[in-house]
Amino acid sequence: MTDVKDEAPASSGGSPGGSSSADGQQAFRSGFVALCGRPNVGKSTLLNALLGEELAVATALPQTTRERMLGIWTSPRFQAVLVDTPGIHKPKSALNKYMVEEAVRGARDVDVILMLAEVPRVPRGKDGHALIQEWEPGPGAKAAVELLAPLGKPMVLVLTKCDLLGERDWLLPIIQRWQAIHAFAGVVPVSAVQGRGLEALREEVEGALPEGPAYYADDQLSDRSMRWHASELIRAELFERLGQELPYSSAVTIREFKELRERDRIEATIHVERPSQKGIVIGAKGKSIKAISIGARKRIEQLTGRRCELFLEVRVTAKWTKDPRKLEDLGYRAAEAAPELDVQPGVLPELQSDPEGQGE
Ligand SMILES: Nc1nc2c(ncn2[C@@H]2O[C@H](COP(=O)(O)OP(=O)(O)OP(=O)(O)O)[C@@H](O)[C@H]2O)c(=O)[nH]1
Repeated sequence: MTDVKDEAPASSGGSPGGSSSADGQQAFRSGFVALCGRPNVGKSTLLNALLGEELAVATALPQTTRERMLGIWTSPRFQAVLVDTPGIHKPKSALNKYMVEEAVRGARDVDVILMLAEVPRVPRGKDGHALIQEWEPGPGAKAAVELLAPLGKPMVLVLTKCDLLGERDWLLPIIQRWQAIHAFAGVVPVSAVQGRGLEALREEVEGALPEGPAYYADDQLSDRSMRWHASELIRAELFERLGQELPYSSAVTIREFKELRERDRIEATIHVERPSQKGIVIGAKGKSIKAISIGARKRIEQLTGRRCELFLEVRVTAKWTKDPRKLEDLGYRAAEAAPELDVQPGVLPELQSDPEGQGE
């Protein structure tokens, strides 16, 4: 079985800030940090905010993160290898089972788990009065905590989207309700879109990491190739433009990625499940595919800092989300071939049935 630490290269042999404390300076720290939680709680947006780049696909649709990715966050005092995981939900298809297994695999060998949960929409009484005392974490969020707790890692609760919180003094009762279901090692309220709470989170993460040298070079931002990021950015554009129409039945593969002297040349295929979906992606007179291509190209250029030529084709790959062999063909390791979940029996079936991830 491989885990995130096995996949990391051996130490780069030093740290940007120096790992020695012999001179009285604080020792360098390094380690692995999993970002876990229900679909759509803001894991990818937070990872991008911490790293200052669009590395993880973040969209308004739940379950856009399909595979684990390592984001490498290096500061003069520490290196935190961030493991972005798919949202934890009750899986129905082979793809969804694969995604939940990816989430748990991503968290099993880290130094600290950041358990992300959105600030709640607090119910109001007939007179419009907020019923904050009656709120408690939903069954789906509780199940996610129950799934992760047996891994025995310190868990920090990160309350996301705090810009959407009605009143600041609701925070305390919200935190108390969460602490009642699990003894979190810390609680940090953040707003990734406003950049709030990130410094407090940085301190929490740094404090949780053991002393040790960096795993990756200090200018490396992710463990994935540009080829992989390119396919993710095309998928992000596709989801953002057409998400409501074909959210879970599209995938992107790269047929060719050539780094030429002046520019990158990328040929990619968008896979859908049905001919009708192919029509949606292409759009009337090719308008939709053209807009997707322009948007995706801009995202890729933003990340690489180089010019890019992007050629997209659309192909019908019937029932790919349901067939483990086809998943593998499209780059998602088949669920059957993946290691078994190391969680207590019976936990998964108790997860809330939440179609494709909405709500708690
Ligand atoms: N208002 C507000 N919205 C946010 C914040 N962070 C994320 N969002 C929005 O929440 C939605 C989901 O964000 P993602 O980062 O894709 O969430 P995720 O947990 O990675 O989602 P999955 O990969 O689908 O599990 C997007 O529409 C984001 O723009 C925040 O701090 N404030």
